[in-house]
Amino acid sequence: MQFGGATAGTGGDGANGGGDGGEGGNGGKGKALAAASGAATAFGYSTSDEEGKKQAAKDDQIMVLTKKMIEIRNILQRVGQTGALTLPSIVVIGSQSSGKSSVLEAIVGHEFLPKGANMVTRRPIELTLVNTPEGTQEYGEFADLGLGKLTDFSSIQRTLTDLNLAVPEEDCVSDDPIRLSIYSPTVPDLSLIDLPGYIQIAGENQPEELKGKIAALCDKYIQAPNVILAISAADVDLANSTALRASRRVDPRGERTIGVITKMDLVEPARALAILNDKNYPLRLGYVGVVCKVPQHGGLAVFSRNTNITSAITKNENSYFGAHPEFAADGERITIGTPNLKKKLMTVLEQTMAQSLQGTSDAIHQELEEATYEFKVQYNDRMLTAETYLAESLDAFKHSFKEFTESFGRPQVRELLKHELDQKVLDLLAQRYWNRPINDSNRPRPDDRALAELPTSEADSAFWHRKLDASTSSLTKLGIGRMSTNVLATALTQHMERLVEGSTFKEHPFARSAIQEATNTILNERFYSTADQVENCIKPYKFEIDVEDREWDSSRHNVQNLLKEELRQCEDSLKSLKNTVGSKKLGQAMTFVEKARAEALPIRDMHERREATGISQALLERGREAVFLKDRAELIKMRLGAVKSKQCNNKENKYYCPEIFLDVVADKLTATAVLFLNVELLSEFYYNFPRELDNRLGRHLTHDQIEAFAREDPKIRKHIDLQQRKQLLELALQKMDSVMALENSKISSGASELPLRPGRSKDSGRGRWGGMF
Ligand SMILES: Nc1nc2c(ncn2[C@@H]2O[C@H](COP(=O)(O)OP(=O)(O)OP(=O)(O)O)[C@@H](O)[C@H]2O)c(=O)[nH]1
Repeated sequence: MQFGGATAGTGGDGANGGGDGGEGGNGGKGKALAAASGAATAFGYSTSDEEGKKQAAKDDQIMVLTKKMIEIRNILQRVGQTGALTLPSIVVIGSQSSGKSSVLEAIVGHEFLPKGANMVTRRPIELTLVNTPEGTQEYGEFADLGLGKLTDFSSIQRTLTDLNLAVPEEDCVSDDPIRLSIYSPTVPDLSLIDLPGYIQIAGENQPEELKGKIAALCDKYIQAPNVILAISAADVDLANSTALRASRRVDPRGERTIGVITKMDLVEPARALAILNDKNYPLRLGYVGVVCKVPQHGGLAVFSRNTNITSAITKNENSYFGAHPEFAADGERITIGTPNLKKKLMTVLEQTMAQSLQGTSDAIHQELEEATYEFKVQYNDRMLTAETYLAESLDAFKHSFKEFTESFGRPQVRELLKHELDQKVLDLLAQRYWNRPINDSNRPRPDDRALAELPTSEADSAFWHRKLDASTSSLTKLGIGRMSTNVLATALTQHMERLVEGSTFKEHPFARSAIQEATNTILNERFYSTADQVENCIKPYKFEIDVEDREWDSSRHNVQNLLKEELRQCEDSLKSLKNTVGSKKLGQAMTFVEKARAEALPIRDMHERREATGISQALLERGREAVFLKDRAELIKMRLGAVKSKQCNNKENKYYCPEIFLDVVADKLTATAVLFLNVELLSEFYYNFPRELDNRLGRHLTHDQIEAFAREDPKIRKHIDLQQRKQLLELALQKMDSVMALENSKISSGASELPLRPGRSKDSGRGRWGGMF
């Protein structure tokens, strides 16, 4: 019987797995101690204390290749795996309840796998065990979840359960792997893949095709160069083992399969021995018998999740095998016990890794060549980091902001605000002087006549005085403070949006919102005080407005342009109405409306007449609109004439020329408002914006935030990805070269039996696994 692993060439029959890798054979020691049932050192090493355990794990570290290869594999995983870059793993397959989880947990020393009747393993679990010889803590890390170090194994178990159960019931399995690494001073360096257990028939709530889906998923993983750990329970006939059947299909010569027989304690020792000596499917790497049950106490586990269960399992196993002399009697021919299984796994993985060294190195070389070529062609070898990209983008944006501040100052704000007030003046004129609502075409308005009579009215007419005074009051009490602040704030917001659109930040939602927030923060902070200041400063105009000749002349000129523009718009609208409806039809409708209005026809009669003349309701509406525009155009022409007339040459005649007077008021309001808007809002914004921007997009960002920012732009993401891919491949190759140099030196010094390529072994006649087991 072999309790510890045998060194290379210690025999084994090569057919029934009698050989075992690892430490020197200590069968005799085992035999002697097996008699003393439950002896602590019976199966290879002391299990009495923590130190002993760690020492044993350190001893296991005679092989560094796997560790280094796991490091390389982690680098390659960051590159984004392609088939060629995948390094070998040990794949665990077996029927449901065959004991897969128990074996894995015995290797790890903790209960951490999902448990439950409801098919809880639904995704492959890629488990990397990392030996940390000097480490004091045991912990797990999920590569893709960013949960950090999980020292509580029940929380690892919960996370695994949640991730598995997140696969929808109707799919039941998914081939998207969960990547988990466990770091501990007591685990060997291994990379294992746990898969959903094979089922015979789908359960009540499970899809019919589930059996086939699980088999297909397992088939994907059990391909070469992976090592297969085929788990079968001793209490089930080996001929019915789904794991061994699957294994045989892909590995007919039994070269890369380890048979694990669990639940050895559930059958008679003689039967258990017969299973281990099975000749039906001979495995070069052999069969290992284990008892992986965690000791229970009164039906309850006596260990908390965070207690390392390695010693408990080993003790339990030792006491079982020790109590049955049949196992000892079988001598060198069988391998039993979890510690031996661990060693075998390490040795086999190490060997497989060594076999794949050259192939992996060639694959990395090829990938690197491609990445280097692409980097040269696409980016001319220009290095780009997320940090430099952000810094450059920020500088460029600040530069364009500076240019904007130079082009948008007081004169521009003045123009903006005056335009807004011009519209208010036109609205007031329309409301109070030009009044003829579009939907009231029946009755002529008294005001229509009055406006035509304005130039000839009495100079002290109370009617016209009241009209202008009320209009002026409406204008000054419009809420100029809020209105003007709003106009400027809106303009600034729009300009900032335009700047973003013209910058690299255009492709970055994170930066866009940072700029928007910076803008809003300053504008919101200043809004109310600016509005109040402006309102206070225009207050005097609410009571008295003195007009100078110069102001009157300028406004007289300005108003003519304003009225001409208004007239143009009226005429354009009328023209486009004619084009859409047709001149003739529109003319008919207009004549109808004008006639009805002249006759002051009641609405009911008008509808009757409309129907009789065949004019539709829609056409009538168009007719009304056209009559309104025609009237408005005539009115404006009349007022243009008045403004140009001698009467409006003089500011003393302001009641005859409301358009000019209101423009003077609008001008004064604009000038005063701009003065304060400039001090209170514009200058403040220009001063604070770059600082607010730095707060949001500058030094305070973490590396991850900057990386996430840069990756928002697909072009930049591609550039950074390719560059990182190239760098990671270079790093992997560098590590690979040092591993290969180490292996070659071992070979040349005779310290290693591991050939770099099949056939390069010292004794190639021993075959692929020659001398190892
Ligand atoms: N007596 C005994 N029971 C064992 C042994 N190994 C596992 N068991 C028990 O067998 C049952 C199934 O074991 P698991 O390790 O959960 O089996 P599994 O293959 O992972 O099961 P699924 O996850 O359902 O596919 C559990 O109740 C274990 O306690 C053993 O060596 N001896």
